Amino acid sequence: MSSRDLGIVDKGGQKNLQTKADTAVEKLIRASLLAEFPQLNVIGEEDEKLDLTADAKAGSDDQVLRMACPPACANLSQEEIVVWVDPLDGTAEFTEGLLDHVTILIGLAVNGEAVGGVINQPFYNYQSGPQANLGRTIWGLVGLGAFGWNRAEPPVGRRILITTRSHSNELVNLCLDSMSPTHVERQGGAGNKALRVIEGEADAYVFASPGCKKWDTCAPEAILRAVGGNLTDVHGKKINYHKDVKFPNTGGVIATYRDHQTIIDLVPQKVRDNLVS
Ligand SMILES: Nc1ncnc2c1ncn2[C@@H]1O[C@H](COP(=O)(O)OS(=O)(=O)O)[C@@H](OP(=O)(O)O)[C@H]1O
Ligand SMILES: [Mg+2]
Ligand SMILES: [Mg+2]
Ligand SMILES: [Mg+2]
Repeated sequence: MSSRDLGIVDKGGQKNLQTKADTAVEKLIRASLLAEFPQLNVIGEEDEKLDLTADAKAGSDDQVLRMACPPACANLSQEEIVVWVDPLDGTAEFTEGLLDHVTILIGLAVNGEAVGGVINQPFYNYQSGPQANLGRTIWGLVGLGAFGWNRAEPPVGRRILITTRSHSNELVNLCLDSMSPTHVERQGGAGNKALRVIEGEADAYVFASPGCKKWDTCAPEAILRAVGGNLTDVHGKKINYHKDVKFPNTGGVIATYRDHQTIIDLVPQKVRDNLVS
């Protein structure tokens, strides 16, 4: 960002961009994970275009390691874990300078279920001036909880829906209109939108389109589940994160902190007919 040369590449389709940041971050995450856990299945958004021979090593976090590992995550072999990496979520917004929409997502799946997640917001606080502490990390494990977030309880009766700003279409809008929102907020990034729901700025993240991928939802879903929320497709069906699944979330995405079924019940028939799980 400070070099003022993002190296934007159009991957084709609707606002489907890549920058030097996407590839650099993915290389770093992949290399540091595989240096420590060579048998891990790591699937990243930018895999196809990458020379995968980067060299990196991550440190470990004492605060994290002091916590008790939930039984479902203990005694796993590396091969049983699939790590879904979105090195930059909200790339379109990154290129437009909407830096608070940008996150880095690392999701852990076991037996096809999202169980662990990291959402890093590299530009958190950037509007507070050069002295501000830039960036934050939210992480969670189902059965343990999630850390690094703050929730402001919304007023009763409010229904703020948050959705895409760069990948909208007729079906996306029809679904939102059918839910009698008190307000529709349009922002970039699946990680960003899930965080807004967790922290109480929005009541549901609703995206009735097959455009969002497994690396967009694995980390947010795990963190939501860790705090008692939910993320499913528009039919209310769980998303499958096995290593050999197709990448798109063909059934769309709905995420809530509470009252998930209430939102699912408002999905109109035309949306159900057009989005197959
Ligand atoms: N139609 C379509 N084509 C290609 N990619 C798509 C599409 N819809 C959503 N996405 C990807 O989903 C990520 C979040 O995008 P959005 O904020 O626009 O939408 S949403 O979160 O899915 O509501 C974002 O991920 P990143 O590529 O990591 O930025 C989008 O690229
Ligand atoms: Mg992308
Ligand atoms: Mg993404
Ligand atoms: Mg991305």
